[in-house]
Amino acid sequence: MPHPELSPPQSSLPAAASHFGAYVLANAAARASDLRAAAGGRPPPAPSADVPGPEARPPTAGLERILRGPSGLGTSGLYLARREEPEPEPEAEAEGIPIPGLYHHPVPEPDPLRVEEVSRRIKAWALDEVDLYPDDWEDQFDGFSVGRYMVACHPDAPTVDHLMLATRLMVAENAVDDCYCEDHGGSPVGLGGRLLLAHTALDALHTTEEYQPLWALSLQSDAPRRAYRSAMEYFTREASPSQADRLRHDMARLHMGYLAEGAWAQLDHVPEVWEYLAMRQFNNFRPCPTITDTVGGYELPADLHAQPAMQRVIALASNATTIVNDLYSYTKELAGPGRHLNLPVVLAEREDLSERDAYLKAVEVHNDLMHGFEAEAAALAAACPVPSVQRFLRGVAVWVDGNHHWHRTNTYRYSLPDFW
Ligand SMILES: CC(C)=CCC/C(C)=C(\C)COP(=O)(O)OP(=O)(O)O
Ligand SMILES: [Mg+2]
Repeated sequence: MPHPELSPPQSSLPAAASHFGAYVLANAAARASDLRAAAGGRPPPAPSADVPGPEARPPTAGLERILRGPSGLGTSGLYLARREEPEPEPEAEAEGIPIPGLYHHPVPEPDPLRVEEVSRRIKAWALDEVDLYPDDWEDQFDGFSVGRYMVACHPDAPTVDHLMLATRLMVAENAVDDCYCEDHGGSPVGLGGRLLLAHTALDALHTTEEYQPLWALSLQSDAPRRAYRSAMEYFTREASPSQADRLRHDMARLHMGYLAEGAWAQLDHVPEVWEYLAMRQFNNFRPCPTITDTVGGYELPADLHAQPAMQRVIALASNATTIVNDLYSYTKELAGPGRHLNLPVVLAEREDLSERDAYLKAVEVHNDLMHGFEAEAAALAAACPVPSVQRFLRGVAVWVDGNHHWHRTNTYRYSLPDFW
């Protein structure tokens, strides 16, 4: 509902913001001030502070700090305006080399104390709370290095508890992909039914007394569902209703992408390049960067998240992160059974290119997506001087950089082709 005292197109925001839904922005500001008034003028309660990182500050530290954004190691990639400056490759002991010619922003090694604590807690969750994997998958679980991944992607998380929200979801999402779709027993056959039932672990069934308990029991019946249910339960305790619904929507998008990929695999069909890119926009990392505000302990209001300019930024960023996966996982997927679609494979087939030329063209596609993301994000940041928008845009940008860092350094999982 629009705020009753406001009607478009009035706005108290600077004129530059007027083309970015000034009415919506003013409404969001009014609602935030209503909420503060309802809370007796007090700021929202601080999240529990366990193992705070160097950049963690209480949320009362003020608007100026929020606009300034996080500081310290690993946060320079958050600043859209500074992203043209060359940054040194980290000297740390990180393994792996970047793909030659890939446009990216190096980040330093993530905080080792946080990595250790997240890694310890996620393993305990996987083993003790959701019984995620049999003993002989332990090496693969450890080799995935999800703690390092999530600490790199969320340097502004105020506590390890916040990091755990993202880490559980990341593990659960990969469990569904591996066990339902890919190499841990997955198959396109019957995938739709499995995915829909797993989706109810995120988006609950509301039905009659007779059938409700059967559904509740089903959520315990396999590792992917146990993981989704538990990860979502933790998430909804911290997230606002609209942040939780944003995640449900993004997960529905993801599942639709899995279905298209599965259908094409079943038919041994190679889509056109643009069709592949459309599928990969859904079978995509998007649900990970879009929780950056929940993990950061603040909220991008739903109306601002829904703005077309923000949606475009999110899609471009998420598409770049996903093509990064196509490039780093290329040799792994080539070595697997059957044909695994990724952008170089589709380019080679559809544009009649050599494997090398197709790979190099995929690097260009990635770079164009990255430049598009950065240009659109910078324009939006300039047009919309709202603290939560600015911080969210920085959060997405650093997720992009952390994701690249994890792919580059995860030599347990990925290796580069010999094209240079
Ligand atoms: C974490 C999350 C939302 C994952 C969604 C889909 C997914 C697993 C990817 C985008 C990664 O792609 P892919 O399935 O190709 O993964 P690997 O190459 O096997 O690492
Ligand atoms: Mg891949």
